[in-house]
Amino acid sequence: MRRKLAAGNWKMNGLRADVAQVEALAQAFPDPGCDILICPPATLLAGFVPAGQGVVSLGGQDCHSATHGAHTGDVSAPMLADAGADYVILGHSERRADHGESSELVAQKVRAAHAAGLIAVVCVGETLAERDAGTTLDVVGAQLDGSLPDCVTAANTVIAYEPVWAIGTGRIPTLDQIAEVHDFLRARLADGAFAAHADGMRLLYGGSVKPDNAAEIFATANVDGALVGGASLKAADFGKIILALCAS
Ligand SMILES: O=C(CO)COP(=O)(O)O
Repeated sequence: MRRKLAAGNWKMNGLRADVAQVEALAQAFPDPGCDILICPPATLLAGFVPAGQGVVSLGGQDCHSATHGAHTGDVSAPMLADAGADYVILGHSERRADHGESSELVAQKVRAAHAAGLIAVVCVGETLAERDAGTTLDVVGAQLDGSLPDCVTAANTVIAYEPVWAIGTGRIPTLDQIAEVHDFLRARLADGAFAAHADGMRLLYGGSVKPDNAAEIFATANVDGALVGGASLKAADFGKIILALCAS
């Protein structure tokens, strides 16, 4: 049985005062039936950990593949762990696009995350041009294969399917399209080097998940939770998504 995960990616949003959102979530869900994760900017991690009260886990949004060294502006996986993070998002499409991250680099980062004891949330997803060209499964399959090093297990890795064209746009794939990709990802895992972990690996959907569409997305086969951007910034909205997930 896969434990469901509601993950919030705050991206480059949030200040210390927003700890109130984490406190509100922890108070609203003292004994949640699913895992709750907030990934704020790295500057906020250490301050948010106590507010999570052990029920809201914290995660980073990226890490370097090295443990330390001359990499100005970067944050390492051991640093995230030291700040109290349990997870780190890797290979988000905004990193792949804005920072030119290849799947090969993402795989190195996943390895670094695992070495630091972090759970990696590895993102894959096609652009609109790729979907229109009919290459969605080729694209996400190649990203999946290339982004997972051999240390991946169901316990230390979560996969997030995030169609680039659904992120921040209010546009979501049909439920059939979500199911097609999630079924494909699980089958791809089952076929390859991670066969022993395919059944236990959590697959999240991300891209314009909101309180009013969460329930139907969570009812879709092979969807084990969500990676939520904009709607995770306010506890009131994210709480409704968590409720929908716990009820699914
Ligand atoms: O990119 C996302 C989460 O990582 C999704 O963002 P939105 O929920 O704002 O579309």
